[in-house]
Amino acid sequence: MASIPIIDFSLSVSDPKECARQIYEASRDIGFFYLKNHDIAPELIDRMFDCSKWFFDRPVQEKNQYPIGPNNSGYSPMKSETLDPEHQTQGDLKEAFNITKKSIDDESAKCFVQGNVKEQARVGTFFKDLHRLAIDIMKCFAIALQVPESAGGQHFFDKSHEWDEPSGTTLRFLHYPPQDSDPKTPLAGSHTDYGSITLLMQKDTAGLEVQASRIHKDVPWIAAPVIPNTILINIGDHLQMWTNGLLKSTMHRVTYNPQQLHHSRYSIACFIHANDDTRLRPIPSPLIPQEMRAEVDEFEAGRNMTAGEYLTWRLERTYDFWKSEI
Ligand SMILES: O=C(O)CCC(=O)C(=O)O
Ligand SMILES: [Fe+2]
Repeated sequence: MASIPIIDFSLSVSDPKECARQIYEASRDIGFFYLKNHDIAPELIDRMFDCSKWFFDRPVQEKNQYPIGPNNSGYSPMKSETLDPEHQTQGDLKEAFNITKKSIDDESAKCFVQGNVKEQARVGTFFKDLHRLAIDIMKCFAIALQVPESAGGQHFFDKSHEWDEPSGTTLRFLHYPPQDSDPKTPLAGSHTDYGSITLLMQKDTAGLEVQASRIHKDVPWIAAPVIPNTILINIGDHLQMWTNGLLKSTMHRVTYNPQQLHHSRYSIACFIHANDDTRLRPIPSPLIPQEMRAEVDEFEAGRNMTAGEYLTWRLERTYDFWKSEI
């Protein structure tokens, strides 16, 4: 059965081609991989989980001071997002706080750290560190996909993922509160991520599950356990569209392990998106099939959109506030 590989990211310095090969294979086969020996300081990650717990422990009126809206920053309460609207009977059993590149210095981000500006700066550093790591990972894709030098070579993705350009890139803190009994719905419904790649940090409580095949719908879901000192990376819809389905934007969801029903689960996701004006059409690479693959059909709508339009299109389908505005 497919499993999620662990890739040693120190290879990106010592043997970039080998690193690119391993990342490419994992992204083609399962769409998920763990990175060890990345350069994000473990103390910083721990600190961010502390911030997350402090925030989610606050009374709901306080958390709701900056509710999420069309700019995709701020607080989304329990059940306000439904990641799998076709199958879910209730919204996701999670609460979240989003920080975007634009909101990082705002009052909303300050509210997340209860007014502590030093902590707010630390959150900003963390976000930028993750973005830098993401650019290094994207370089591996450009190497593996043999993007011609004339199109930018290994730096092909740099210009479409600039920190200073408007994009949907978002840092998201998630909290799945304990349940009294086994909920009949997943805590986060099945979905694919909307951007280029996602960097996910989990702590203590497992629950993430991954569908190992997009083609064979009956394959079992496999667990993506918490592996200390790793960051879990997954491919998002942009990369699937850019590669005409060669790389996989894999379905995933969050369920509770009954043994951990009474524990809170915390995770932190950094969703990396291309600049808003980036097209989602196949990129220059000799490896990308010209024929559209069946499993990419469902993303057909995105092919005529920019990255920014695609994000809006996906968010409109999952958030209550958007539905009530229509
Ligand atoms: O909390 C997790 O582990 C995963 C969350 C997730 O998949 C998402 O927010 O897109
Ligand atoms: Fe996700």
